[in-house]
Amino acid sequence: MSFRGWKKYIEEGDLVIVYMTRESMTPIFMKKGTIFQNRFGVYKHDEIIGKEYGSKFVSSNYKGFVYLLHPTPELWTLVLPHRTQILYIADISFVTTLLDMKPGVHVIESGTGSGSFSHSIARTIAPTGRLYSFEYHQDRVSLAQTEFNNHGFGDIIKMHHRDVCKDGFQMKDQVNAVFLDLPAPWDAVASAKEAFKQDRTGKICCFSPCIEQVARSVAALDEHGFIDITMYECLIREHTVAPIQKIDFAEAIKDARSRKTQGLASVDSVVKKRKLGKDEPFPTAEEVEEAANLMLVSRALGETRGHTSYLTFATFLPPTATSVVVDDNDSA
Ligand SMILES: C[S@@+](CC[C@H](N)C(=O)[O-])C[C@H]1O[C@@H](n2cnc3c(N)ncnc32)[C@H](O)[C@@H]1O
Repeated sequence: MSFRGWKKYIEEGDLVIVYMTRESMTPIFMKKGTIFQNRFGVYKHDEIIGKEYGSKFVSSNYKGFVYLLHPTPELWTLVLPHRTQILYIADISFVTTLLDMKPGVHVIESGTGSGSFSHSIARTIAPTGRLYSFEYHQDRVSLAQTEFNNHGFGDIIKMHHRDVCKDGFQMKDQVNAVFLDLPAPWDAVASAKEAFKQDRTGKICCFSPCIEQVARSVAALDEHGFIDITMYECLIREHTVAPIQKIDFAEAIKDARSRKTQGLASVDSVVKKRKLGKDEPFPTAEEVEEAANLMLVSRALGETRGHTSYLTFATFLPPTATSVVVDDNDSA
């Protein structure tokens, strides 16, 4: 089963993301003779095998249904077994963009944790890029390695079992980008600097929940000659769709004034007094909408919650670039 491509039909051994609601999804490997059960009914793997990915599947007692989704890194982030805190898609997509990830890019990440970030990055840099993933917890290394192999990323992600703050990455002149999700990222900055390809610019990001950690990372990045050091916080702002009444205020005021000077009742009281005639049909939803002059607008919720971490980005400049002297008199 690969997260990298798409297949149409579910086969034995495949991973299916079983979708019940937006808040309730579960990853299941298809195995003949097995069932999946929730409070609405029983779903037999034997009957799921052969169905199309994306299809709706009804339980044996016809009381419930689920959707059978193809795995993607985005869905995996929502259903994966948590062995650590993980990165979610808002931060992952922001980091992917600002670290200039694309096919062919070579990246370091540490730590691997639960592999949430790794899945998205591996898909983005495939087929020729490489993700060198460093983790010092032995069990997390083994579990991540198994998952990466099972999910079709075995050739893209190279796992390393190492304490990078003590022993460094031990890589020279190899990568375009570095992502550090560690308690003490500043201890890995010097080694990260050596790992960058030395003939071009590179990008680094440190992901830290506390502002004190940000301050230490900024100091380390500055000390090692990184430039463009910038910190962001990535928050999701939810919007709802709501109907509002269209009002042309200028027209409404003009109309109200003219009604007053003519000694007429206000528009409001005229509208309130209006009743349906005896045989007049009840207005349709469209007519009500039209009469009420409604339009749908997007409204942001008042509060924006969801702090996970601060993202500190910086640029690595190749040594040759830092030694270039710019002559102010040179107009070119
Ligand atoms: C928050 S988790 C990373 C989560 C990961 N980014 C994800 O999205 O699933 C941090 C990981 O860093 C590992 N770690 C902490 N210090 C380390 C070090 N010095 N060297 C290598 N790994 C380290 C921890 O064992 C932990 O698994």
